[in-house]
Amino acid sequence: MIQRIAIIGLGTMGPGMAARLARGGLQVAAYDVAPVAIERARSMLGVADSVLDALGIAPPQAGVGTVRFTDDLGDAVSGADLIIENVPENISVKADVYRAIDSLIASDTIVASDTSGIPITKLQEHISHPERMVGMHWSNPPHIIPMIEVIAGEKTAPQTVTTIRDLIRSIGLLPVVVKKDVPGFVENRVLYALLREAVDLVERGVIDPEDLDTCVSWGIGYKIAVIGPMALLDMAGLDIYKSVSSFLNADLSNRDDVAPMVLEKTNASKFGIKSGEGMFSYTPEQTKALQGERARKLVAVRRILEGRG
Ligand SMILES: NC(=O)c1ccc[n+]([C@@H]2O[C@H](COP(=O)([O-])OP(=O)(O)OC[C@H]3O[C@@H](n4cnc5c(N)ncnc54)[C@H](O)[C@@H]3O)[C@@H](O)[C@H]2O)c1
Ligand SMILES: Cc1ncc(CO)c(C(=O)O)c1O
Repeated sequence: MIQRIAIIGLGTMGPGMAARLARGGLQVAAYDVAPVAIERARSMLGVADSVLDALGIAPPQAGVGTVRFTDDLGDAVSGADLIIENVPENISVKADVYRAIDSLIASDTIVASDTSGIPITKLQEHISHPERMVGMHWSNPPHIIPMIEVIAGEKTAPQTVTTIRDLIRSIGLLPVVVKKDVPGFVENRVLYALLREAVDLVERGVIDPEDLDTCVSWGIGYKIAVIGPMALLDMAGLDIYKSVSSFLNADLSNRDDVAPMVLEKTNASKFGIKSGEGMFSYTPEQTKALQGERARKLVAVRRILEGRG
């Protein structure tokens, strides 16, 4: 049974994951190579906890778990039943972490990666017990979004998948087991299909960025939270989908490289909220207000969707 979890990497995703797992009654050790990331994560726990309160997520009867921060990798993974690797999306950075923990952990300790889309089969090449490695792909913000993809690589033992799926369920989250280890898994394949078309439409001047967001959020997004794509096909009618897709599919963006607009911005260090400018501009005050407003709205929508409005 999983009780002790180590999170390696406390950037965008780590702090919310730590807070959510502790709320599920688990004992979390949180580690990062960067002291500044540890301090930032520590300061974010309270905010995440108040969002979990607003969501009405109660700890189990045995009580709430704990989050302890450490700057020592050996200390973080010592005695852990599960390690969640959450470092940047780069195979060699992730492989360094697997090599570093290999001799520090028991052969049956599960090592999960929060990779956004690197096939688990590739990551398994860098660990001595590949049968205990699994993909555990959270969605951002991880303390609010309940769905987590679980992905087996070619060498993952079925029991490893079952253990992680059951753990996710046991703390009230929603596991989705992906049946094939395809790049991007399912969530990001769907999201990146949408983002490729959205960027292309803005880049070609078909629509302004603000209007693109209004169109997608109020036209598609709002609806799809209630009626998933497969159900939507039935609602629209497969005959309609057949007619429209017969001419539209051929006209959709099929670019297989990164769009020039994205390269231009990233080359100028315009990464979005984290750098103050991306598709839009953000002052620190606006960022703080936006994050609060988004958390409030996501909490409200989730409560309604769960029938707890
Ligand atoms: N950002 C998202 O929306 C999102 C969503 C789901 C999954 N993911 C995936 O989660 C992983 C982490 O993403 P993120 O956005 O939190 O990244 P991030 O860049 O915000 O944070 C990564 C953290 O890892 C730390 N780090 C780097 N090397 C390390 C090492 N050797 N040991 C310990 N810590 C180390 C960095 O100091 C940093 O704090 C990636 O694989 C990413 O693709 C990201
Ligand atoms: C753009 C983008 N890319 C990856 C992920 C998750 O892997 C997300 C997300 O969770 O929101 C994302 O927005």
